[in-house]
This record gives sequence, C-alpha cells and structure tokens, in this order.
Amino acid sequence: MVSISGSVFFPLTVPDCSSRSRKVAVLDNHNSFCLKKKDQRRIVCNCIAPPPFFKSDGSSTVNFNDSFTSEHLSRDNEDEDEDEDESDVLIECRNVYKSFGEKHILRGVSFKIRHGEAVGVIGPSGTGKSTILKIIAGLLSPDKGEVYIRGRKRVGLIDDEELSGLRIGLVFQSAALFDSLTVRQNVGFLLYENSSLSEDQISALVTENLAAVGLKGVEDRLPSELSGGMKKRVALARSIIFDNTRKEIEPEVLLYDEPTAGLDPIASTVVEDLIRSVHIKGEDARGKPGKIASYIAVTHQHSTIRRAVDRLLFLYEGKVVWQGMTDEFTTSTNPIVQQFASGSLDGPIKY
Ligand SMILES: Nc1ncnc2c1ncn2[C@@H]1O[C@H](COP(=O)(O)OP(=O)(O)OP(=O)(O)O)[C@@H](O)[C@H]1O
Repeated sequence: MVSISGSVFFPLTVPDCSSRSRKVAVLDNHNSFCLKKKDQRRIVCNCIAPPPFFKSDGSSTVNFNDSFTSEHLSRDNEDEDEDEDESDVLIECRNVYKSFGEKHILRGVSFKIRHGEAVGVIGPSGTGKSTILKIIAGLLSPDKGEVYIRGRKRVGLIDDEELSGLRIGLVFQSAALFDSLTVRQNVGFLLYENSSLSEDQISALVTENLAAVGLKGVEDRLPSELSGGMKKRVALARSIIFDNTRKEIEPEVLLYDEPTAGLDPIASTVVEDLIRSVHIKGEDARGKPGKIASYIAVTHQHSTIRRAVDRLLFLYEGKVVWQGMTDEFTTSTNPIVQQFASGSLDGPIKY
C-alpha cells in the first residue's frame, strides 16, 4: 500500500475527528490546496501485493545490501545493472522528466531506494529536490519516465487504489499540524478518516506513537500549547502511525523535505537523531526498533548530511550527477561536489 501520511492532507473544516469529517483539502498539482470529498480521495494507492519475503512487521527475511559502497557518477540508465539483486528495491525512479511550463526541472533522473537505506538528496536550490519527493509520493506525475514501487510501475497519482505493498509518508519542513485539533486528533487523523478502528484503539495507537518520539501526556493539548520541537515530534508521530490490526503490514518509506531547515544547531541534532531513531536500524524513544524501512531526506544542512543519512544523491541540472556514501562527499574529486561541499563561488555550478 502506498499511503501518504497525514502531513499532506488538511481538513477543510476541522470539526470533531470522531465525526470523521468527509471533506478534506489536499495538495493539487500546483502545490496549492484543493477540495476533495473523502469518497473521491484515495489515500491508499498505487500498490502491489507484498512479496513473500516481507514479514507482517515490515521486516524482511532476505539479506538487504547497502547498494552503494563507493562513489560513482550516476548512469542514465540503471537497467544496465543486470546482475544486481532487485529484491530489496522499494522505490525506483527511472529516467524521470518534469517541466513546469518552460522550466525543464528534471531531465532524466534515475535512482533506486533499497530496504533499510537512509538517503539524502542534495544539490543547488531549484534543481528539483522537492519535486522528486512529490513525484515519489504521487502528488505530482512525471512528464516522462517511470516510478516503480516495489517493482511495479506506478500508473497515475495518489488516486490509484488497486495495488498494495508500500506506505509512503511525506513530512513537510513545517510541522503542518491542524491548529484546532488536539494532538490526539492530529496524530490519529488518518486512522479516524480511513480505518475501521475504534476511538479507543486509535487513542492507544496515538499514545504508543507519541511515546516512540519521546512525548508523553500531551494528547489533549492543542498545537499552540507545544514548543516548536514538540510540534515536529507530533508531526513525525503522525507520519509513522498505522493500523497495526491489518493482516498485511507494508514497509514504510518516509520522505523528509528539509527537516532541519531554519533550526539552530542543537535543535537540528535533536531532529536528526529523531529521524534515525524511527528507522529500522535505529531505536526509538521507548528503546524499541524503529518502524521506518527507508527514508529520503532533502537537505541543505551539512549536519543533517553527516548525521542523518548514509548515502547521498546529488541533483544538478535535472539529473543525479553524483551518488556515494556520506563520507565520500567531502573527499570526492568530482568538481561539482567539491564546489558544493566547500560553498565556493568558483566551479562548474553557476548561480
Ligand atoms: N507546482 C509548480 N509549478 C511551477 N513551478 C514549480 C512548481 N513546483 C516547483 N516549481 C519550480 O521548479 C523548480 C524546482 O523546485 P523544487 O522546489 O523542486 O526545487 P528544490 O531543489 O527543492 O529547491 P530548494 O533547494 O530551493 O528548496 C523551482 O524553480 C520551482 O519554482
């Protein structure tokens, strides 16, 4: 199942969640919010049946490899990797193009995200980093090229509801909480809207997921009663909550759009550690393994590159021009990477 976590969907009138309001405002193709009836909205979409090597908790019975162990220039066509094990690929963008009017933003972007990976997307402003996240989330469609979700080509946007196999959550830079809803209603929003769980079951899940991000006893507070850092935690809890009574529980990929932008260095560290903690290779605030299978973080922050991700994709002039492990970023001899890492005005990147 590909699902878009709560951050994307905003209630138009935000009544009492228990009434399970039927109208929401959703992000349209122009990045603004438009009205849709709940019946027309398909949060669950573009899915494939989970292959047998995934267990009900989203973990895998096969060995997943870290896909890139050394830096390399990206090839235009990753189909060449015929001998590669594809069984752990959760998301693949293949030769993706996207223009906005005369602005040709993405011009053949190709990469794969594997189970267990923590990937950063970096590159100069305006190169389409957020755009690629929105395409992966199904909020925008590519003009050309394909997005594969666990090996199945996605057709259409988030309105497709035929297949299952992966949940995708998009976490915006701002916490984007609903001001007039309590923390409980914010975190449980998608479950109130889309599950058949009882109020008590949702409430218990909300408390559990808040505990995973280190928050206790805040369920009845309004967002205005929280600090900025607490709001980010609540937003993260809203992104990781899911209906755990379902027979098949799909792995989840989280997409973070500049999660530490505008934060001071210490607040950034807190968020970076939080991102690590909800990943399956991390340990959440309760000391339990995180639930997020893989994540992609768009970032400009050096601290986030160093602390929160393992592998980097460098987007420039519409393509992935370099990819490698984070420790290779500062030692790379690639002139584009060197200029970006040093912040120099001299080099191939022109502003
Ligand atoms: N819906 C849209 N309609 C028109 N233009 C758009 C739309 N979305 C993005 N753009 C344009 O596409 C370009 C890439 O935008 P995007 O936000 O993906 O870049 P970015 O690499 O994330 O930038 P930054 O690092 O500054 O956040 C920008 O010039 C932006 O103005």
